[in-house]
Amino acid sequence: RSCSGYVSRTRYLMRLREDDEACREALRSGNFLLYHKLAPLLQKTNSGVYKLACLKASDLEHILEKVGKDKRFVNESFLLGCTDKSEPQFSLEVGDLDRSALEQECRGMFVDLRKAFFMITGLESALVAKGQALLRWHQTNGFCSATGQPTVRNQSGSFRVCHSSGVTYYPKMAPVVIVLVSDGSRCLLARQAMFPPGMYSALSGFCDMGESLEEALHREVAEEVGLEVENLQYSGSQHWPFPQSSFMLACHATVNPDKTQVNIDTAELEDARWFTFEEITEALQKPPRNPKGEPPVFWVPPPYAIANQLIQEWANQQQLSRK
Ligand SMILES: NC(=O)C1=CN([C@@H]2O[C@H](COP(=O)(O)OP(=O)(O)OC[C@H]3O[C@@H](n4cnc5c(N)ncnc54)[C@H](O)[C@@H]3O)[C@@H](O)[C@H]2O)C=CC1
Ligand SMILES: [Mg+2]
Repeated sequence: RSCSGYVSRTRYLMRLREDDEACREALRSGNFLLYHKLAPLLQKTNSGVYKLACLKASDLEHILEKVGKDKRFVNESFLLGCTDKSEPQFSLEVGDLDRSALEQECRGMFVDLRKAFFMITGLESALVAKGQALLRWHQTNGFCSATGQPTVRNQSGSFRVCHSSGVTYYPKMAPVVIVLVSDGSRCLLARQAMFPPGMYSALSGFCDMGESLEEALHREVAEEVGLEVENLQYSGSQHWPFPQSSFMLACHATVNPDKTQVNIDTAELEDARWFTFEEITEALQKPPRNPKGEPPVFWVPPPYAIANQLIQEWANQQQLSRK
């Protein structure tokens, strides 16, 4: 991406976040992601695959008119970002409108976000997750926690303010550490009882108040599997919309190969075990799937989850060291 293009888009978005009038103006040239009770709208393309629906302002107004809603309803959208061509992108919750009438007008369908993730591309999944997260935050922060009075949003939705207490609330994420532990030749994966059958993932946990990334990571591994890790290596981060907004901080870590005996916290985990390079490569080659009703063979989270990135990186590293 060209640097100046990126900087000018960033400055443009900054202005839209801060200037209510400019943001209202931008709604007119915006692209809109629709959600019905937080389920995003997908549309089937000519080639038969689903994509995230991005409606133009004029199309959205037309659709609202068809289902009997005033076009000023568009002002309830929240600013998400902008495309490479500086078209602003917004999310809008249409849960009060008739679902099937909307689906018909938009020639699409509202799909639960977890299911939608299996149907769309990686780039779209980050945007659709952000859109849902922002809607959810606004839906659950309508009142000031100090005074109980209603909070009022700015036009872009980058904050809400209580005029009675003067407190400004900003959208929140909860920091979560996720770590792939290796003993040099195997890696440790675990599953919670609520995971889909057969899926194992890297160890994860919410950061406690006041903790560093490193402290949270050491603590979570000790709590969940009774091991002491070393050689922490940062891999990357990701916003994760489930169950609410988590900010996933992903790392690699190692344990001493003589101290690999796991001692599972059964309240948290159903199982945790060491997987060989061969088992991992096989699991990575399986296509990402929505495994409802399928038999519980071992599989790993799909590419849109940062757990998959960690596992992939570990496998690549192993491959190199085996040559
Ligand atoms: N994107 C990815 O690749 C992955 C994402 N995750 C996400 O990481 C998150 C945390 O993982 P867990 O191992 O379940 O966490 P965890 O090991 O901290 O256990 C969850 C428990 O922590 C407590 N808790 C503390 N602070 C909390 C907060 N702010 N919100 C909710 N619960 C809180 C609750 O009692 C909850 O039952 C989950 O939301 C999960 O969806 C987990 C694995 C992979
Ligand atoms: Mg955990």
